[in-house]
Amino acid sequence: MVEWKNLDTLKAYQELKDTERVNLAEVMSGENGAERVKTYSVPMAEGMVYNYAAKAVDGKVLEALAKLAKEAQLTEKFAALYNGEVINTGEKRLVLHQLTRGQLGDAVVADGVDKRAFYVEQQKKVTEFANKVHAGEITNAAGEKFTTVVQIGIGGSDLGPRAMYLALENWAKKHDTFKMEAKFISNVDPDDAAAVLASIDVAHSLFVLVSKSGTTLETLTNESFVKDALAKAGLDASKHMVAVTSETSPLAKSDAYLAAFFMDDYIGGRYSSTSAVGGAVLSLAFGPEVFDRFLAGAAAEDVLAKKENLLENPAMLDALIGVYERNVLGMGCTAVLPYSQALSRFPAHLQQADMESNGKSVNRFGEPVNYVTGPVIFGEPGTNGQHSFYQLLHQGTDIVPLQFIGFKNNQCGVDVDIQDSTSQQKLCANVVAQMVAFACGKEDENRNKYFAGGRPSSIIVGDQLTPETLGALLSHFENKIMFQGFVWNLNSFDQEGVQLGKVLAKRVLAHDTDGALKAYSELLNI
Ligand SMILES: O=P(O)(O)OC[C@H]1O[C@H](O)[C@H](O)[C@@H](O)[C@@H]1O
Repeated sequence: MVEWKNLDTLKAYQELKDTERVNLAEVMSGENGAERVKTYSVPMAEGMVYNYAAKAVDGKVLEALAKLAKEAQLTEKFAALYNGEVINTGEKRLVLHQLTRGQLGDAVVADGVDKRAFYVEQQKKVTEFANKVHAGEITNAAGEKFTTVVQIGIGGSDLGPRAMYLALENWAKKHDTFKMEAKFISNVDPDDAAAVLASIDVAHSLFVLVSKSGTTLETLTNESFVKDALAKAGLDASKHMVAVTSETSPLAKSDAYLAAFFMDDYIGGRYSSTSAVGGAVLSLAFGPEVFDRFLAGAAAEDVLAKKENLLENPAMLDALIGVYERNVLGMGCTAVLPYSQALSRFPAHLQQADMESNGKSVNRFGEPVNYVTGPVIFGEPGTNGQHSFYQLLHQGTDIVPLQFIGFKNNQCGVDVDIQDSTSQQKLCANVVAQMVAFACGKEDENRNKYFAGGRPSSIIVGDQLTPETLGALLSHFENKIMFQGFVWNLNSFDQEGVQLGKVLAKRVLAHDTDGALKAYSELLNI
């Protein structure tokens, strides 16, 4: 039996707070630093590693973190989750996104259905549909092939799939598996849909309407926007649109779509990239085999998250170091910095995944907690970020823990040698330089040029960003967020904090306003 306890009631948390702080600049200098880089490393799936040499931890801190992981029963709680307990207490739901890519424990039967079999069946339906589209068996009314896929969705029905698409676009082109260009419409700003529609040939476009609830205002508005454009072009919208939703949503039984693929209430939107939500657009864009390889990478990483030994479980270790930084060292933000242009939207996806999951002030029983929880997440790909906000990261008054991601090889296989190094080497040299600069700093008599160092970072390193490594990367962060939620005793799987704004927006549109709501409405001419 697992016991759900607040962090500040755990003995190991007290011990962690009493553990001597590590002087990062000192331990990372000289041969000691070299030794840490070689040893403070955990294998991930698909040949990747999680390296935490530049984190402010040592043997004693790691020991305290291992005790905390044990006392917080992280392994047992993960098992409870994948074996189908009601982990989402707020909404009284199971949490099953890992089942979209593998069976980690017992069969989970809910609503009379084996859930793993259900997700596999949905992906099989997506596969058959995508194969028919690629083969020209499902076409537009004129019998011509669809060339473009446009996803309409927002939040979890946009960010993950979009980030994954961008991550694999160049890889698929290089490996001759690029089938259809994908575009995304998410914002209710009419300029978003208008710009996408202006950039495509609607007659050869297939629209994937994605909404788990089937009630999201932005998505339904954009659906109408697109249907309007199709009608104006003399096209039958029902021959150009598929839906991805939950079986209980208002969209599920509509005949307004060519096909419908299902996820369910046990998969949170922000955890839905490996369900039909990501499956439809990614299978259409790159072929179902590529999506299968992405799932295989995620499944392999999920298996590592079951490991009890903290030092062999990269997601759990990353999570606990994050808790140490947040709750003991008092750091409030985390930057995600992929040195990979293909991961340009990955930080945006993690913003939702992390901040919507762990941005909570009450525990899983609805009681206020007396400690800080989820950090603010932001990020941009390197080296671009270096030329914008790294100034604050190096010399600002706040210390921001950094999560670097880097690959030894690029995806396109095109490079040049300029001034004795390739662009890929320059990219990798920069991430190496940054990590050491952040950790070790630099003495200077001129305080303006002085770097204190002691700014912690970790790095995930892979050979190349492929479908498998991308899947593993996604799983790593999903599981990290889950473990942190367990430590903080939160329900990481609901998002009540987004409701109030929606309710007030409806009132504004209905002109049912007073006070500041009315005054702001006038300011914006609504
Ligand atoms: O997929 P949908 O039901 O349309 O939801 C789309 C998004 O909107 C909501 O407001 C939630 O904050 C997100 O978690 C969700 O991913």
